[in-house]
Amino acid sequence: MKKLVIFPPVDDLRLQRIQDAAQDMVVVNAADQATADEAIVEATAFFGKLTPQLLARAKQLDWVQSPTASLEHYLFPELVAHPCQLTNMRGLFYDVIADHVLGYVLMFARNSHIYLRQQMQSRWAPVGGEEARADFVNGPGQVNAIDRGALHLADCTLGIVGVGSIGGEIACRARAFGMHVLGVDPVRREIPDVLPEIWPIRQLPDLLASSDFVVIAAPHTPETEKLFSTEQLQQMRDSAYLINIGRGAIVDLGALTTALEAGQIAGAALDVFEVEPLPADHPLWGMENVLITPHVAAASPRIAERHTETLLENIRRYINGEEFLTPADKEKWF
Ligand SMILES: NC(=O)C1=CN([C@@H]2O[C@H](COP(=O)(O)OP(=O)(O)OC[C@H]3O[C@@H](n4cnc5c(N)ncnc54)[C@H](O)[C@@H]3O)[C@@H](O)[C@H]2O)C=CC1
Ligand SMILES: O=C(O)C(=O)CO
Repeated sequence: MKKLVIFPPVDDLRLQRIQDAAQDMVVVNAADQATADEAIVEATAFFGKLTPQLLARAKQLDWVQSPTASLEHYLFPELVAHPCQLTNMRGLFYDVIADHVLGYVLMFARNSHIYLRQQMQSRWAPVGGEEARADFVNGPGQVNAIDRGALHLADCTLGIVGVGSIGGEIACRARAFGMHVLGVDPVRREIPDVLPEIWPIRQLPDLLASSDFVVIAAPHTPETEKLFSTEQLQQMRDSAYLINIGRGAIVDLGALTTALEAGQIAGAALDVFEVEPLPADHPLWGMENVLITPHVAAASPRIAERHTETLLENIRRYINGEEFLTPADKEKWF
C-alpha cells in the first residue's frame, strides 16, 4: 500500500484535505523527528523537508514533493542519485510576482522611487530640475527636462530571462501597458499576440542590448548561476533597469554594485539576493536608483490555497499513476 509521510507536520485543516485526497493511502503527519525516522522506512511518498538522514532510511520511496518552487537548497547528492520522482511548487506565483515586477517598472518609469525618498524629507524637487518645472508651469509647448526624466512605457522594451509561468505573466502584463516584450528561454513556449517568438539563451546579448527593463524570472540552476556578471551588465543599455525576482545567485552582486556605481545601468530592483537578508552595511541600501524588497514578491493571501491544491493534485495523480503536475529534473534543478 502507498504511504505518504509529511514532515514537518501540517495543520489539522490541511491534513484533513490531504487525507480526503489520499483515501487509498496511509498518511503519517509526523509530529517529531522520531516519528518521521520510523515512518519514512516504509514510505512510498514524502512531502516536506527531506534530509540525507531521512532518505538513507527510506526503502521504497518513489515520490518526493518539495514545499518550494526553487530546488537549489532542497537538493543534495543522495537525492539527485535516488530514483524517486521529485516534484516542486512552481506555477503558483505567476500573477502575484508579475504584479510585483510591474510595480517596480511603474515606479522607475514615473520616478516614484525618487519621489518617495523626497517625500520623507518634505522635499519638492521634480526630476529634471527647477528650471524645467518653470517651463512646464508656463505651458508644455515643448518636451522639457521633466518630460525627459520620465519613461513612456509604450516606447519601452521589457526583456524577460526565463519565460515560464511567472515570466509569461510578466510578458502579458507588460504588453497590457503597451510595452514591447522580448524573452529568452531554453524551452520555446510562445505566447500569441504577446511574445510570438522566444529566443534561445545564446541570444541573451541581443535581449540585453535591446531592453529598457531586463527581468530575471529564471530558476537558480548550474547554468544560471552568476549568469549576470560584469560582461552581461556591460551589454545592457546605460538607461536600462535590472529586475531580479528569480534567485539571488543568478546575479553577481559585486558586479552589479560596481555597474550601478559606475552608471553602467540606470538602476535595479531586487527581491532576491546571494545572501539573505542583505547585510545592513551593503552599499545597495544607500543607492537612490535601487529598489529592495525582502524576498516578498510572492506574498499573497492566495498562495497557501494554491500550494495545497498543487499538493492535492499531485497526490491524486500519484495514486492514479498519472504524470505529475509539477515534475522536476533533479540534474537541472527545476
Ligand atoms: N521571489 C520569490 O519570492 C519567488 C521566486 N521564484 C523563482 O522564480 C522561478 C521561476 O518560477 P516559475 O515561473 O513558477 O517556474 P517555471 O518552471 O514555470 O519557469 C521557469 C522558466 O525558466 C526557464 N529557464 C530554465 N533555465 C533557464 C536559463 N538558463 N535561462 C533562461 N531561462 C531558463 C525554464 O525553461 C522555465 O520556462 C523559480 O524557480 C524561483 O527561483 C519563485 C517563487 C517565488
Ligand atoms: O518557493 C519559492 O521558491 C519561493 O521563493 C517562495 O517565496
